[in-house]
Amino acid sequence: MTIDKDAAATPMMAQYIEIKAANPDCLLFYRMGDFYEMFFDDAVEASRALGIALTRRGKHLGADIPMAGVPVVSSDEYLQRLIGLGYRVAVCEQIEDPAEARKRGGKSVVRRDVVRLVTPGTITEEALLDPGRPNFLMALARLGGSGENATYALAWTDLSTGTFRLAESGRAQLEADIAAIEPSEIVVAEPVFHEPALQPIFRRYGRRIQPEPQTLFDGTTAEERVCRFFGVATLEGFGGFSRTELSAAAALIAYLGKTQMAARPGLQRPERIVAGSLMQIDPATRASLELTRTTAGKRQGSLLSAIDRTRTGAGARLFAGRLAAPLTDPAAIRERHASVGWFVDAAPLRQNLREALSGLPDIERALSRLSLGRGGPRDLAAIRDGLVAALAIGAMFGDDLPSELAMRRNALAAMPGDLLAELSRLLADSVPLLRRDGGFVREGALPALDEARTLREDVRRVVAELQGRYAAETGIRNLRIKHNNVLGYFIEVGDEKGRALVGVGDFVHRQTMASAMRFSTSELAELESRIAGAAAEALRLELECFDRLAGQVEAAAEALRQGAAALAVLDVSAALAELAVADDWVAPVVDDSLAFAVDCGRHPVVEAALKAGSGHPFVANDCDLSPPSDGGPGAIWLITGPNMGGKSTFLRQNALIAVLAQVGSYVPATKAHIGVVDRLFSRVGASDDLAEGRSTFMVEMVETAAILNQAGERALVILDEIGRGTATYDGLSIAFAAVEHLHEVNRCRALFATHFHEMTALAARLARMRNATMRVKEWEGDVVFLHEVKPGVADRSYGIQVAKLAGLPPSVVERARHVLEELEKGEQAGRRTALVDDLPLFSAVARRAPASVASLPAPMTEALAALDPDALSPREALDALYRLKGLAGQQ
Ligand SMILES: Nc1ncnc2c1ncn2[C@@H]1O[C@H](COP(=O)(O)OP(=O)(O)OP(=O)(O)O)[C@@H](O)[C@H]1O
Repeated sequence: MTIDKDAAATPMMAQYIEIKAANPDCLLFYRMGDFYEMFFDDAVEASRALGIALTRRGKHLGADIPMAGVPVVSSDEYLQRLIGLGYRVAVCEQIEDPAEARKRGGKSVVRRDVVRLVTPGTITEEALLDPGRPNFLMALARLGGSGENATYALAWTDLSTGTFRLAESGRAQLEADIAAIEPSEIVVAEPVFHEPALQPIFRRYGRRIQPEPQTLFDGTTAEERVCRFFGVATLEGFGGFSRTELSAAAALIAYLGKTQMAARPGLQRPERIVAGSLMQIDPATRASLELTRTTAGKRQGSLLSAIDRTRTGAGARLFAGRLAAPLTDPAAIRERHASVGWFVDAAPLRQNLREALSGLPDIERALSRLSLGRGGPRDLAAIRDGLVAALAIGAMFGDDLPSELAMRRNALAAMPGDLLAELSRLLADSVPLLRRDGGFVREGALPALDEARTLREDVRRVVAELQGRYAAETGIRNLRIKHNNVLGYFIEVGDEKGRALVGVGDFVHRQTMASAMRFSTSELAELESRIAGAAAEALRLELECFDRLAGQVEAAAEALRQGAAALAVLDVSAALAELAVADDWVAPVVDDSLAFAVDCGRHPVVEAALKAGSGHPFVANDCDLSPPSDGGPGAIWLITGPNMGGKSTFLRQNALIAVLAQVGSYVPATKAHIGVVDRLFSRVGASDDLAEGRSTFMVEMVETAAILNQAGERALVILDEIGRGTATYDGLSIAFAAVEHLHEVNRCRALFATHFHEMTALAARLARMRNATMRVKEWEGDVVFLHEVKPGVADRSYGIQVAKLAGLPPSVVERARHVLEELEKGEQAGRRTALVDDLPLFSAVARRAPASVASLPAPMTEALAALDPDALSPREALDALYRLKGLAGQQ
């Protein structure tokens, strides 16, 4: 429905239309009493997205105005759903008391304005956030036009931790760099947003890509804007940043200003991520390895969900972030291993720590809400309880610690004890959710507050006493003093007696109900105003106390953040140690070599699934892609074997072991030596990407091209059944050429699984290529998978046996066997295609059909012969079927 700004509208609608025009890309939550209302197209869209009723209110340009609303009290839930669907919401509040508006005249509307834009990357509410996931807002900047000279940079922040990071990127690795951060929202300049070449990247994020005016990214003013935000004269103290990085940082800050309005988020100093310090994993590889989500987009079943043993939200967020971004610096990786190792050895302390961590409040998120002015008493209580636990945890550790843990222990020791003392002194043990409810300051903490509270209670007692006195004075036994929000305090008596009270003494009639009458007296009114005065005074004192405490928390924010970060690191390290001990994982050796040697490696997710399901043990397998002892590049393994033999599992488990080792975790193996992998590629028989208009084969080839063009000596490449999406010989030729290229040009470590047995001949020509196969046993015509990898070549594919296991109709299995035999005979005779063409497609079945009828028992053959299907009614056919079944049963 079109909205005409100039068309005559009620003053309220005119106000709505004006505010909506200023926020065209958001759904506008327009506050009206206890509801947020939406109008026009917003209402239609929201009612569809949320399943809420669509109603009408008034008319605009002669047509009804659609309206839909959500109650303010439950608005978080609706916001969460809308944000989850990628919407942005502008929250428009009444910013003056309705009484003020009335003073301006009968027709005046209450002033309203947008107080906040709620977007996927800027939410801080507990109800809207996933406790175990970081929520990153990212700005992507590009300077130097769209051509070859373009430079790219990323700036990203998690408002709940204040982490603020910058990194340079480039056109080639942009997609992988963004995917490593898994942002919830990406801000880009309008021209970049419309750049055709970047559409494949942006499409992945849908509505989560937010175009903003180019001025936000202006490179010439960027440094000054960043300096102004941090209140510094120069950024030199923070380290050197490129112009593109500053453009991204300035855009991010400007966007925060735009969405958070007056509130100023507490960002940490920008930290620069040096290019090459993280393992590059492009989105297709992430998806195929199911690192944080399965290919179906679910968390359940991903590596993360299988191995996350953290006990706190902050720990889970840190772990998810680490898993998405493995390191490449062996020293930094070893530091993390040392922390895990220390916890492996310190079992009792580990258990105590994990117990203390359970139930620890989310300090980081409470802190972010408080610094944005959105905090409540529960956030203060979270800081208090978090501090108690953090100081106790800090005291568990002695001096004998590896460097990472020692640093974190010191951060815990430096947490502000004086703030804790103040919070404990002033905050009640259990506190309400909202500030405005009061009742969160501890009794006895503030004399003035105690006085106001006592006064309030005293007066309430006087009111209660008054009831007895009035009852005695009037002789009405069921006289009651009650309270409601409309009348305040009032005297209520039954209808009969009430009439007698009208005009008596001080009693003023207020209301007549169906069976009661209500009165007030000046004495009661006076007491009421004293109660209200005392309550208002008490609340004022409480709110003052809240602001003071929030101010103290803000002043100690840096120490609190460091302490909270320390708790997250302890949680992650102890969780990985717990996993290593429980599942028998081992510390890998990670260095600068090109080694890749895994003894008895396992796939953590498949192993867990087997344990939970069939109970079959997982068969561990070795993998050695290390260069020969005299140096040179790493090796390629070509793996052949039957379908379902375990090839994909083997390929993936080795990629996961590399990821885990470089994340700083122990690995599921008995021994592992990994020379740092700088890029990981994994392609597993591609699926259609119909949204992009590309077929299975096209996707597969685009992805293979990316690998062959990009993988260097330090890369690890996993290719599973490349070339299967096209005609056999085309596919085989492509697979052949790809392996040769990997061996000769990329010279990287690689695992290549294929069904093309012809390829195994390559081992004779390619010095660093080895053949490996999955062992199977044949037993009474069926196949038994041993899931064991051994050197050598598979003799057959066993596809037909697998098809049989899968429940293909016996006639199809039979027919397939026959075709295979013919094909193999033809192959030996060198006439493959001719034979395929010659194959009598239906003759095999036709030949067999009479044979099987002939083998039927005689009475059945006779009964069958007597049937004339064309002459049978459905009922007769059914009877005939039962008869035949009966005959079969007699045999
Ligand atoms: N090492 C192992 N130990 C025990 N079971 C395994 C092992 N590897 C694989 N499996 C089981 O075999 C199943 C098939 O494995 P996988 O998908 O890796 O086979 P594949 O050879 O890649 O098959 P296809 O060629 O059909 O893709 C797995 O789902 C798992 O249940």
